[in-house]
Amino acid sequence: MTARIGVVTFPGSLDDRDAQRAVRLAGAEPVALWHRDQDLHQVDAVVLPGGFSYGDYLRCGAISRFSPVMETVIEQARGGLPVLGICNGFQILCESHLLPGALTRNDSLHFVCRDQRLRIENTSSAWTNAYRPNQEITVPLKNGEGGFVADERTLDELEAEGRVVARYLDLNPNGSYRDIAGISNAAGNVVGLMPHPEHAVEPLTGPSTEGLGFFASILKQLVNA
Ligand SMILES: NC(=O)CC[C@H](N)C(=O)O
Repeated sequence: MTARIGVVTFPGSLDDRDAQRAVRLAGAEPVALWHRDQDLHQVDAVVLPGGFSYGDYLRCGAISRFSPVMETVIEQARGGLPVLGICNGFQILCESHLLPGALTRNDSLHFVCRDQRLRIENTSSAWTNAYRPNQEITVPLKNGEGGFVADERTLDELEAEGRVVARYLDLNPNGSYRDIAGISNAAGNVVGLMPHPEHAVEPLTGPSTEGLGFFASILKQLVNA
């Protein structure tokens, strides 16, 4: 049976269509989920896409966290539902307390848009198991509030438990503590990532097809479950 992966659209979401496309290219069926709908339509996993949900008012992700769809996502993620938050989705996951820490204004105080090299450091999460350990990939990055911050104890805990999923290489684009580009929860079903793997899935548009691994991983995970 084809895996069904929900992609949530909030008012102001930008990358929902690209996320759906990446899901399809990986071999799963994308299911469009709407922010006002509490029903997840029995999807096997959920992607919270990038963008400017609710216009980034208050703080990025601060309002989306209270949307009806997130009530169900939060409850089911605590029960093991795989959830990937990309950029604005990562911000929503931190605001929801499904992931620790927060995403703050880039240290440059400018919006940053570039192709970014990363190292995938945790290949046991639901969303990264198709990568080789320490595989280096290049995917686009574009954000204004991408600086990952947390207290020292939380950072040490994330490192000790192998929950730093991806780290920036070459250049830290936003001042993230310890060059952190993505993290997972303790169970490994919830992953937040600041760069955009869904924009690196086809040779025609580049910069690589190395983002596809996140979507291939969840398929692998669901098939083996
Ligand atoms: N690409 C994105 O999802 C951007 C997220 C958010 N609006 C920011 O600027 O940080």
